Amino acid sequence: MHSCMRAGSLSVDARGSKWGQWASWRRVECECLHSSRFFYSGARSSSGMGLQSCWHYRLLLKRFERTLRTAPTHRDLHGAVLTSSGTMAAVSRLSRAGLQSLVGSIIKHRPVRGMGGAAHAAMDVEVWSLPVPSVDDVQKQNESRGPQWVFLGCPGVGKGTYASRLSKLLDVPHIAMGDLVRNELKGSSPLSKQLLDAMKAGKLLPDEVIFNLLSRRLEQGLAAGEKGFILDGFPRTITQAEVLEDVVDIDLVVNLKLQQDVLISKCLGRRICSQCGGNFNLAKIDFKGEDGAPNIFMPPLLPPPSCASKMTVRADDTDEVVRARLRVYQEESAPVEEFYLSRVGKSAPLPKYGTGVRFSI
Ligand SMILES: Nc1ncnc2c1ncn2[C@@H]1O[C@H](COP(=O)(O)OP(=O)(O)O)[C@@H](O)[C@H]1O
Repeated sequence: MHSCMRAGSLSVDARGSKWGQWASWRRVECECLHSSRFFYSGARSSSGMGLQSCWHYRLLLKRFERTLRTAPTHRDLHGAVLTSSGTMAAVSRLSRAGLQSLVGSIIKHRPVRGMGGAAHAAMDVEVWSLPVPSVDDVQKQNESRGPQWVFLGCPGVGKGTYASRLSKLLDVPHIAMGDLVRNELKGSSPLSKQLLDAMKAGKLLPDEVIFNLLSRRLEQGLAAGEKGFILDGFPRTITQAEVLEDVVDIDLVVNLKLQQDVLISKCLGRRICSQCGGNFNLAKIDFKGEDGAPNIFMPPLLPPPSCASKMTVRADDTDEVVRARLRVYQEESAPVEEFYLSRVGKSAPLPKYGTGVRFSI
């Protein structure tokens, strides 16, 4: 246990990056668990555990902690687990020490302006961060580890569009979880098929699958010298948010909101070019606001002539599945908004209209 604790205080990895640093921490934790033979049995490479195994481990640990919290006989269970060597206690000390909590307050809501789109929409945007990064802050972060931002919001709200535009402006990778999933599920294995069916039905995929894909993508980015990220479509569950919080500092959370009928129209109007992968939208949104809601006008985002004959529709962009995805969002992902609000000292989400930023895009 002591050697674990000493090893756990390692703070700098050969690569010297935040991810490398984190990987060192987690490697130690994983080894502790591995040696105690509790529930981790991931393969180890000669250089130690990869991020993938570490994400996996975090997930297992979270579930385990939750079981301890909820099981009626949790004291006995805890005792039984700890009797072998007290490893679990060491792990949880290490884990606490490694926690990077995102503590902040809503300082101000800033309009995101002039990103080149054609639409004029009234959209609520909440930006949660401490401190709200100035351009100088972002530049400094870019020189070190890069900005680490998260985009939240319902299907169809435009996370992908704005995240990808911002990623170009900030020169950080835009990591869209949905794209990673779609790329991965092109195979024809029984597992791919099962996951694809779940996705087509509008369900969320298991956390293990998501963590594997994300950690693999982050590792590739690290190897390629990428700095920072804008995560779009992750986290979508409280467990994902908790695990993310355990392993990185998130600088900024942007929460985009639109009313449900607009979201449905936007999802149904979505088209993708089968050749270049470009995203377009045929929907013309022109909604008169009622009960204090703003008018919303978004002209279609039409494809260029070269793409026009190659438009495809995502299998999960049908009326029925979009409604199912919105329900899943309310059940599984809306609590993530609360999670981040609690980190910035607010107990309830901002009202639907009125206090968020209205901006023209
Ligand atoms: N973080 C995640 N957790 C679980 N499943 C996910 C996650 N991100 C994406 N998916 C799966 O991929 C599908 C497509 O994701 P995405 O393209 O982001 O869709 P949306 O337009 O609904 O935001 C989701 O419906 C879900 O099945």
